Amino acid sequence: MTLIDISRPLMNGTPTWPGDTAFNYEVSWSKEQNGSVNVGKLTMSIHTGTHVDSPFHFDNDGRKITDLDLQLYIGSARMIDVSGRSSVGAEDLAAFDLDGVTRLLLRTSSWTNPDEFPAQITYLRADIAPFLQSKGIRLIGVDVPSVDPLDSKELAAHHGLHSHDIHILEGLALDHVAPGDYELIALPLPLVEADGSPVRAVLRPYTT
Ligand SMILES: N[C@@H](CC(=O)c1ccccc1NC=O)C(=O)O
Ligand SMILES: [Zn+2]
Ligand SMILES: [Zn+2]
Repeated sequence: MTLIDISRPLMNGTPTWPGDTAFNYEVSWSKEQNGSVNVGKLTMSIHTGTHVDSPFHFDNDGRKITDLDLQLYIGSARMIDVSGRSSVGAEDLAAFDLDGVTRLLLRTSSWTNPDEFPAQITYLRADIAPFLQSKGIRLIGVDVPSVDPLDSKELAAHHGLHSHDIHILEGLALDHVAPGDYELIALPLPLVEADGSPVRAVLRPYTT
């Protein structure tokens, strides 16, 4: 059984949002100290690497991560290449066949150096949300840290997607994947009260 890992590695030095909590993993209680086991300690922002947002991230009254339907994060997904654009809206997607698609992954290839937080990314325009909803899409995944421009404070794409009942998966690694149909598995952790969760995202090719 082949699995394609589309998660970004989490390690000390992993890029994070400017001003946000740095990622840190360390053995805080070692085998030498306790005579038995190494015990790790993790500090990170939830919006590091490959992660899902819950609506509470951008709406104080929004649902938390454990309120979301897990079914959204597992099942058929289509990956399409939309690279070479500064933004992606309904017009850019019109040429693609999206019939029957529930989960759509967009490869923008705009996060060019994975070792650094990007200065600029391909973002989603607000008109994408009603368009995706009209196609029956419930989850959108991107290969960048945000669906909005990095300097956006109003977060039009986040709010628009949320109000059209479309869930957000960010920070995927898609450069090594061929566009097409796969089974996506990207389950959030049961972080009660949280504004999102890191995920291990994988694609399973359909074998015929
Ligand atoms: N909306 C982005 C995160 C984001 O905007 C952000 C994450 C951490 C620290 C600051 C952030 N935005 C600040 O304006 C995301 O969903 O990952
Ligand atoms: Zn996020
Ligand atoms: Zn987000």
